[in-house]
Amino acid sequence: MIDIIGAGSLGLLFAGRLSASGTKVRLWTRTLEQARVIAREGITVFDKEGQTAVHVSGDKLKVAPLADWQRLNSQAPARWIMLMTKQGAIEEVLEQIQPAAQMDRDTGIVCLQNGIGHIERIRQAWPEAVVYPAVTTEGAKRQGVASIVHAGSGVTEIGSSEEGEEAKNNNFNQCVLNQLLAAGFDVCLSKEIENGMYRKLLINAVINPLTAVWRVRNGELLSDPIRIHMMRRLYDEGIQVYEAHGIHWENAWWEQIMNVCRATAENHSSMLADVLAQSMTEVASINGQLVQMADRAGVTAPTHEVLWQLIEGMRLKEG
Ligand SMILES: NC(=O)C1=CN([C@@H]2O[C@H](COP(=O)(O)OP(=O)(O)OC[C@H]3O[C@@H](n4cnc5c(N)ncnc54)[C@H](OP(=O)(O)O)[C@@H]3O)[C@@H](O)[C@H]2O)C=CC1
Ligand SMILES: CC(C)(CO)C(=O)C(=O)O
Repeated sequence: MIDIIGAGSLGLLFAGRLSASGTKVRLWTRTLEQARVIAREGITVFDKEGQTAVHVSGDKLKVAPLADWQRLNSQAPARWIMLMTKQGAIEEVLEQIQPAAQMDRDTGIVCLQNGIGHIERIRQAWPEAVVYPAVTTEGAKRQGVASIVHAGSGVTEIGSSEEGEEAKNNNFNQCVLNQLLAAGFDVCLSKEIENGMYRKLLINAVINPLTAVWRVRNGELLSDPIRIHMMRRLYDEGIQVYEAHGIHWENAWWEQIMNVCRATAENHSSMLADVLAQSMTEVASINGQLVQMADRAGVTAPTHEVLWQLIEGMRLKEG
């Protein structure tokens, strides 16, 4: 069984496809209302043309609000957890599940958040669990309480555990990796997940805040030399921070960022979507983390800092 915490865009995508391919899934929502709707209606995954790609009925999976974790987890302890909330919810999730975590060396937690900082926080809270950082280029967008649009298929890289932990890796492959592959996800294990996370961090740190400030789709960033100039400025500051920390980077990353804009040209970035919904964004875990890394290394990242503050200020509702 795989426990998925967070029934948003990614959580519904993974829960829906894993359940449809026969994996037992226990899905944890924030609210009782959402759990009830999913139990009644099941999960529907639409493709980008609006056709139903996957539908699982509610009786095929277990679904409960995370507030019930203590009670239900004591009856059937979670063994493999996929954490699919945003960065901003992690503290709350840790509080809700920690008292009954019953974490031992066998519990694995796969974390798919954009940004950085969360892995250290979770390891600190659950030193006994094995935390698997992951990076995904899947594109999922919430449509309703129990449905999402799978806007683009991507690749999911999951950090493998330490060398010499063969038994643990075999177990992970059998219980998680193979189930994800059977559900049709393009997943691989990576020994360089940190590098993958820093690459993704830079992609998000360049694209997301600019789309959020200018209120443009990802592709529109490439339509004006001034926009490209600002992207390059954010990129160069980010690279300077990575160099100061001795983090490996590649020249090809700039072209990759442009390619992400082309490949997701019609999409609203997640940060723009959050700003439009007046929700909390992940800017603190993306640009904010880069600024803090710059501070620690004695360099500056002024454009990231300004955008971080501008976007933090946007979520305050007016009036
Ligand atoms: N969507 C995508 O395509 C991609 C997303 N990511 C990353 O994945 C992470 C999740 O993104 P995404 O799925 O889009 O985000 P969503 O906001 O769509 O989903 C997050 C879900 O977490 C739920 N949640 C919040 N707090 C709790 C809690 N205490 N207990 C249980 N559930 C909770 C929310 O519930 P509620 O709605 O009730 O508030 C929501 O359903 C982010 O870090 C994002 O950057 C990475 C790559 C692609
Ligand atoms: C890659 C990108 C920018 C795609 O929209 C993304 O991950 C996001 O919106 O958070």
